[in-house]
Amino acid sequence: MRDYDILVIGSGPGGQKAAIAAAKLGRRAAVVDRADSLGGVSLHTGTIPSKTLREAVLYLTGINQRDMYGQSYRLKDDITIGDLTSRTEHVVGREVDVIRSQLSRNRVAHLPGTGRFLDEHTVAVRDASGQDRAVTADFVVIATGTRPARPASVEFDDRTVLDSDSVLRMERVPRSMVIVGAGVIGMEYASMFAALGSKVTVVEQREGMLGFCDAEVVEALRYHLRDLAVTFRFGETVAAVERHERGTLTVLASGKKIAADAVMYSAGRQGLTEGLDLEKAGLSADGRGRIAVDADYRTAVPHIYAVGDVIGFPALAATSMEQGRTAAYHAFGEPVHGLQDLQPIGIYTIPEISFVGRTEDELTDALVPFEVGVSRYRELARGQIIGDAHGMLKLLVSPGDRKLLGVHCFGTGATELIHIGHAVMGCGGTVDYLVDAVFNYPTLAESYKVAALDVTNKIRQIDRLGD
Ligand SMILES: Cc1cc2nc3c(=O)[nH]c(=O)nc-3n(C[C@H](O)[C@H](O)[C@H](O)COP(=O)(O)OP(=O)(O)OC[C@H]3O[C@@H](n4cnc5c(N)ncnc54)[C@H](O)[C@@H]3O)c2cc1C
Ligand SMILES: NC(=O)c1ccc[n+]([C@@H]2O[C@H](COP(=O)([O-])OP(=O)(O)OC[C@H]3O[C@@H](n4cnc5c(N)ncnc54)[C@H](O)[C@@H]3O)[C@@H](O)[C@H]2O)c1
Repeated sequence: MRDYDILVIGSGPGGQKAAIAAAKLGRRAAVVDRADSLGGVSLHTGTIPSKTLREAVLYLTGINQRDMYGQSYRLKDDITIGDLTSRTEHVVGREVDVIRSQLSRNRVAHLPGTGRFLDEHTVAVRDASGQDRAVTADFVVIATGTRPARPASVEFDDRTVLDSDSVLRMERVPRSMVIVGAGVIGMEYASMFAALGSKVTVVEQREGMLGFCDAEVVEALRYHLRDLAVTFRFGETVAAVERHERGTLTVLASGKKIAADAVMYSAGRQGLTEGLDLEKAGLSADGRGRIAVDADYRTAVPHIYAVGDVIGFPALAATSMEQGRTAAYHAFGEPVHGLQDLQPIGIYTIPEISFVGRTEDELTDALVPFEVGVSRYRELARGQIIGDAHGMLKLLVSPGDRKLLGVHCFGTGATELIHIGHAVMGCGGTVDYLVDAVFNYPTLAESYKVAALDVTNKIRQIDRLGD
């Protein structure tokens, strides 16, 4: 008999849920990770610290109150790194406790250390003192995640030339900052530093940012960030980053030079597979360290699964958790529905963005007719009360069967609000449900009713002309 029914390598969202799902099925489960990494990238350098930092920034800068109290409103004038990180440390500490307790009450063993394969059923766990212990299991789940990709040409000192890990250990709020890469990480940090008053320049090799989002929403975000003095350099690449005594100089391939206190790279991530000795289990990874899996998260070796960021897109904590649960259920023959096609996206820029379903551009390219209904927060009583004049919700509706094709939200609470549309879409509901439903008043959720009335008014008008 092997030591465990299932052994999970990595304790991020994917690994945790795989282990707990197996334990709930009565299986003997263990998770391997370094003691100081319990909770994964998500808890220590990714989702949780960045979202906590954002909350601290919103509170201390008072940026969301300025429409109400004037542009100079601030809760604290000289915001220090200590003001920001104390909140992060508090939340991370509490969350580590929660995870530890969830694992132990479900009788999931935590094996502290790093794992590597000895063969396809055996993993060597090396503890902090360098001691190896061989552990065997019927099933293995690889959930080792990613680390920030660092171009070899750039010398990172983690003080002035940073990535999204070391940015959390900065010594002071920079007066100016260059952000390389306008992906989700880059734009979330650009928003935070701009709100803190840093002069931010974003350099992105593509011609725009967040191309998978609604174009109108991205335009609105760009407008807001420009208002906070963010400069965008799209279609540009970084040729070199120089470190000088009094700051950094980012040299672009076009010849431009940008002086700043600090530079942060957020230009993609690399799968953490190099230390796993995958070949001993008959596996391999691609050039970006990612492992290929089938629809059930099985690798080329059927009893070894891989979940989370290490398998690539969509690389979210939200989806990693579901992949972990699904993989464990599949391993032990528990019926599982698989991940739904309808996945929400939440981007914690300032203001935040969230959507579910398709964009106007995608529908147009696919020749799918749609009508648009919009609600603006400034026309909602709740929008006026909280002082959010720019927020909006947009519904894309099929004029034929009146089903929702996409929901796009920008502004306060977008990442929460989206789940109303998500639920309606997931249950196959039509826009008429939103027209007929009574919403609490005054709420931002009322925006669904306003947008639903807007779109149904337009559809009626078209139908009447057609008649
Ligand atoms: C700055 C930032 C912000 C983000 N914000 C969001 C967000 O708002 N919402 C969202 O849904 N997602 C967000 N993400 C993405 C999210 O953090 C990841 O999708 C998620 O952490 C991936 O989970 P995972 O299960 O793959 O494991 P990870 O969280 O990547 O953790 C992997 C763990 O495996 C361990 N490990 C690696 N190798 C070994 C080994 N050989 N032996 C033992 N252990 C090993 C590591 O120590 C680590 O603890 C963000 C990411 C970043 C970087
Ligand atoms: N709210 C969220 O859900 C959330 C938040 C943060 C991160 N994440 C996830 O983390 C993952 C990684 O995010 P990311 O932003 O690092 O990666 P990314 O790959 O999404 O974006 C990197 C960006 O950098 C650009 N780039 C790459 N090299 C460049 C160069 N040399 N010069 C200029 N631009 C360059 C790319 O064109 C791209 O737009 C993503 O999968 C993301 O979904 C999710």
